[in-house]
Amino acid sequence: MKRDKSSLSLILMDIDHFKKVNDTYGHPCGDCVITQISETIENSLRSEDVIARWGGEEFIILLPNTDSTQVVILAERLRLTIKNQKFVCSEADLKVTVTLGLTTTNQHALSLDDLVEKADQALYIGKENGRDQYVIN
Ligand SMILES: Nc1nc2c(ncn2[C@@H]2O[C@H](COP(=O)(O)OP(=O)(O)OP(=O)(O)O)[C@@H](O)[C@H]2O)c(=O)[nH]1
Repeated sequence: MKRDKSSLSLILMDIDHFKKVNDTYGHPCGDCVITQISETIENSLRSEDVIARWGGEEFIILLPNTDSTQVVILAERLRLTIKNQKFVCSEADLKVTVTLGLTTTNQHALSLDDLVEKADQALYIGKENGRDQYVIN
């Protein structure tokens, strides 16, 4: 995909109902899911993209040179890949979904704090609207 050099996008991704995974299968199983999701994200993105754990079961993904059209394509691809993934852990094989909050700035007009706040608002709306979706703000 050709990248738009003037844009920067950010995704906050949160695993849905993750407390239930821990409560049902135990914390080590939750850790196993988090590790596999990290690998899925890394395999889905480019080397210039920055991925980090954000809080407990959230991930932050910073996408340089990525506009709103492109971030939506990436987010939907991530959502579907994770939704279709079977997480094989020693306690059980399980499925999870994720909700993603997206935001984009042109010419780096917004600070990182502003971008995180906007993505967090989008994530909150996605959770309120039933999870397993992306929302762009
Ligand atoms: N196994 C494991 N669990 C974690 C880690 N960090 C946070 N958690 C758990 O993640 C869960 C987050 O729960 P909540 O914030 O209630 O959210 P949720 O159950 O995912 O529900 P929604 O986000 O509303 O869909 C808690 O049970 C935390 O203990 C971690 O590193 N490993």
